[in-house]
Amino acid sequence: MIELRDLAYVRLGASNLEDAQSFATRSLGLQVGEQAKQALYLRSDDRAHTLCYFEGDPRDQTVAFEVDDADKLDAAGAALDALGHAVHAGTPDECALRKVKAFIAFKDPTGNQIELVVRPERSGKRYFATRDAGITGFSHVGLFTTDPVRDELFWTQVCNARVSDRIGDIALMRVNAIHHTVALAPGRGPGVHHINHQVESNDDVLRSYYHLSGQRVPIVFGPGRHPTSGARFLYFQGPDGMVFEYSVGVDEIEDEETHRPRQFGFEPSSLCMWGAKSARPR
Ligand SMILES: O=C(O)c1cccc(O)c1O
Ligand SMILES: [Fe+2]
Repeated sequence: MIELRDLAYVRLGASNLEDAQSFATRSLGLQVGEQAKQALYLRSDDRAHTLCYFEGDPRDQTVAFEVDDADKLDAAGAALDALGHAVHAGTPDECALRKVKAFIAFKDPTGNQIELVVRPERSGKRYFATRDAGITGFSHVGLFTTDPVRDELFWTQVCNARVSDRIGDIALMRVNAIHHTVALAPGRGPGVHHINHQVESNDDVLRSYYHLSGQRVPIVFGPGRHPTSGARFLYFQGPDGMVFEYSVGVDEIEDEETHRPRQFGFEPSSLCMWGAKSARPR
């Protein structure tokens, strides 16, 4: 069993790094941790980075999870290899680019690029962004799946994810007490469906709604409230069409042993209990 402890970072190819920087700092509210030649490292919490934009194909998207230590990383590599996944061990240069001690890269059954990392770098400086979005941290990602049943088995049997709730065939899965860290959304191919940051309060969600609207950032869903996690949310579109979400008040699963996933119907009221409708093209 591969024990995922937390998300580490997302790496996104950017068709225009300047646009990505402008969005991340002026709209999303991240802090530039480091500006390299062809890459931009962005902070949302006490880590050195949780999002990296690099000059490249926007379809080149990777999600990374932290595992405990080098032994667990080796065991994960062996387990994935035995299941027929091509596993690449990060070279020293690639580790330096990711600010981690070691990592492996592989694809999930849909073809999503996943990395497992050990010892992601932290910073002694606290996260402080020039745009005050109220971000308290990087919290979850949605991944597309071309086969929800198969992929749920991969994340829950090969890895340690547990399903907290389902909306139609969308599985919301946790790797710790937080309601979900990975969501699997049915789609036509691999890719990141959305990237979530938690914010401090309801006020932050609504302030961002007006702030982003004023900047002509496309709002794709919300403000609203998810009946599943209980979180108040706002989804909006960033560079190259990537969807970002702010949310506040996501539930924690209190009893790991007794929690049973709830099944919600695939209908608008399962995604927003206030009646917001998604404007996201399907
Ligand atoms: O928070 C949730 O419950 C949730 C539900 C559906 C889709 C999402 O992105 C969510 O974050
Ligand atoms: Fe979400």
